[in-house]
Amino acid sequence: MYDVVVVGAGPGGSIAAKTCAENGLNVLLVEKRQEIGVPVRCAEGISRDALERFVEPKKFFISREVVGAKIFAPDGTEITLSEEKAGNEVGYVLERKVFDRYLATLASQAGAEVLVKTTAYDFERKDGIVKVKLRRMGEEWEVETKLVIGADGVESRVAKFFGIDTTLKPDGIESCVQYLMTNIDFDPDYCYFWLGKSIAPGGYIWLFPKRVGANVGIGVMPSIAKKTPKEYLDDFVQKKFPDGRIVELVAGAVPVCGEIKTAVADNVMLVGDAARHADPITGGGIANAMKAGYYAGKVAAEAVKKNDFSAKFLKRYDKLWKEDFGKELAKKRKLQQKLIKMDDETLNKIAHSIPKNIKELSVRAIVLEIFKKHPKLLWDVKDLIL
Ligand SMILES: Cc1cc2nc3c(=O)[nH]c(=O)nc-3n(C[C@H](O)[C@H](O)[C@H](O)COP(=O)(O)OP(=O)(O)OC[C@H]3O[C@@H](n4cnc5c(N)ncnc54)[C@H](O)[C@@H]3O)c2cc1C
Repeated sequence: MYDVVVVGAGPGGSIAAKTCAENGLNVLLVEKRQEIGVPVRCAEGISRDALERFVEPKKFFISREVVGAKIFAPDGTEITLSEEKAGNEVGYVLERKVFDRYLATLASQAGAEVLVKTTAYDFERKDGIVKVKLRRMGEEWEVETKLVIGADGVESRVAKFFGIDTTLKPDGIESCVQYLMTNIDFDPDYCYFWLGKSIAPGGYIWLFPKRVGANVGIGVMPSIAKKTPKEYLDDFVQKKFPDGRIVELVAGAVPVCGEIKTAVADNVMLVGDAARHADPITGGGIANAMKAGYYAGKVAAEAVKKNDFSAKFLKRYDKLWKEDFGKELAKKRKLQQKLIKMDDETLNKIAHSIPKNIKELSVRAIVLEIFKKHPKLLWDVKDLIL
């Protein structure tokens, strides 16, 4: 019998398993892919602080360090945020194939048992014990535990099985496509973002520099998009990078629905994308997945000590993630709902209103300037940003 079974070895699951093991628990981490971190479904950007809170940065999993961000309004107006001025808005572009695997090895070194190419395909809960049914290369067997940590990503099976409501409505999801591109011209010290309802409705186009080439991708909200994300991205790439070459393609989805009511049920906690922890505005989810994994691991250790795996006890995990970043998710969801209604003309107007000589070029300072010039635009969300 395992104290904890963690389903999914993304950043959330590996940090959860590592934290459980460091706290003396007998933990199994199962991952359905044969290679952890492959295929990559991510643009791989993370802020410096978010990464360094959990892992010491190592050259082998960092593809690029960036010093700022360039944001483009629909008419091409550019706003550059330098690291000096933008503080923690920028940081690293990871090599997630290596990073995710490294996190799993940290979990394993801490004492977690790691099984790859192993799918948790069903669960049976009876008398406070969960039987987790596993499948690997045609072989099926089951293991027992009192606690499951569902870190199984946006399509979480664990959430569904244990009846935790994580339903995503069409406006609660970003549908993404990304190319790894070479033969394109850009400043490798910067991440790029292109905004506009006509190029990426409900989302944006990004370029994140890699050691060789760059991740060029798009996220759109299917509820308002008129084409597929790939069609939008192809239109953009043909115009912007006509000589570019595509050497990799990934497609995936990010939950952007904001804070869910609860991420626990009897005998289970959800972390990361499974618990809809990604940022509703940026779609970034690595940082919150790691934070949630850490909190879930800590609460798992307390639950084992008290031999209490009830939802009532596990609510202390809800408290931890909600206090850390849950409120922020709720605020950003409201702001996102406002932003997706803005037409390109309004976005241009906003970009023009940012003075060139603004003293501090942080996101907050920019928003304040916009608010001063166009209070009506942001009036109903002023409490969220001021
Ligand atoms: C195109 C795209 C670009 C993105 N760009 C960024 C970015 O730049 N920065 C950022 O912070 N975030 C980004 N994200 C979001 C980020 O990738 C996720 O938020 C993050 O990976 C969530 O981590 P996680 O551990 O919760 O889940 P995941 O990383 O999704 O890991 C879940 C794991 O569970 C495994 N699994 C699923 N079901 C089972 C099962 N039944 N049994 C066993 N294993 C299972 C999966 O194989 C997977 O390895 C992007 C997402 C997309 C789609």
